[in-house]
Amino acid sequence: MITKAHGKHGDAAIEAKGLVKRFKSGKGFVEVLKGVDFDAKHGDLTMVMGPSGSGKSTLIAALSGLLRPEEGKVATLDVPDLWKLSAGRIDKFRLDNCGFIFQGFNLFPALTALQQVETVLKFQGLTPEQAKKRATLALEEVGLKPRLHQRPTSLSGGEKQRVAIARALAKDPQILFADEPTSALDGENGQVVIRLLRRAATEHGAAVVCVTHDPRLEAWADRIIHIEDGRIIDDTRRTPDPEATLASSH
Ligand SMILES: Nc1ncnc2c1ncn2[C@@H]1O[C@H](COP(=O)(O)OP(=O)(O)OP(=O)(O)O)[C@@H](O)[C@H]1O
Repeated sequence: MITKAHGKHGDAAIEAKGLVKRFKSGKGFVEVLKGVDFDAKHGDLTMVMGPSGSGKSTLIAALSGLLRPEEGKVATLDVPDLWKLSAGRIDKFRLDNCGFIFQGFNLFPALTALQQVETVLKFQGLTPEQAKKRATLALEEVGLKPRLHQRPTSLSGGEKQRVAIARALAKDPQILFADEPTSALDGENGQVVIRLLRRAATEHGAAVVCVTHDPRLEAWADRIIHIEDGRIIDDTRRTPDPEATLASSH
């Protein structure tokens, strides 16, 4: 295994307290996170919803070690305070434990689907043979067996997003962060993507944290957190419907 054993379903994977993030604005500052407490559990698909500019992406960045908050603390997996680690240790934590899926796919234009996934695994310390085997399996799991040797220019938007998901899932991350993963996709491809995120939580025990504008995705969630103007205003637990369809779940 390249990753540690996953936490049990229901165990906390992230517990953040009092997160404050400010950005410079003119001569002053704008406070984008205003003392946010947040937690996410293994096995849960947690949706973070809210209007544009409410602080959703900033929250993900603060939780994942990408953007240092001015105040607050992030306890995650076996790390009591992520932001107390050195920059190198934070990067290593992310590499070992976190997967990321963003709207823009972030694929390397020159690499085939297989190479996109292999590269990350080799970077993590797998031998080329191990990386190839695991990357092939991950791409097969997202239905891309016939596309292993295609480059991004010859893949559709839905296929590109599936490569990005295979790349994130191949290392079996304990925490999976997704930021608007379906917004560039049509209903059918969006459904494939949300079902894969659901499976990462249910079958792999990952804590999946998904930022979205799309209320139709709520059907797959265990928990929905609403954020407005840098504050959590609602946190609701629900029973997901893994068989939901995007077209009929309005
Ligand atoms: N690097 C930065 N410098 C200055 N302001 C920033 C920076 N990053 C974000 N902001 C501001 O912080 C606020 C929150 O941004 P954030 O991207 O977290 O919102 P969001 O809820 O994810 O929005 P969207 O749904 O539109 O992606 C916005 O007003 C944004 O302009």
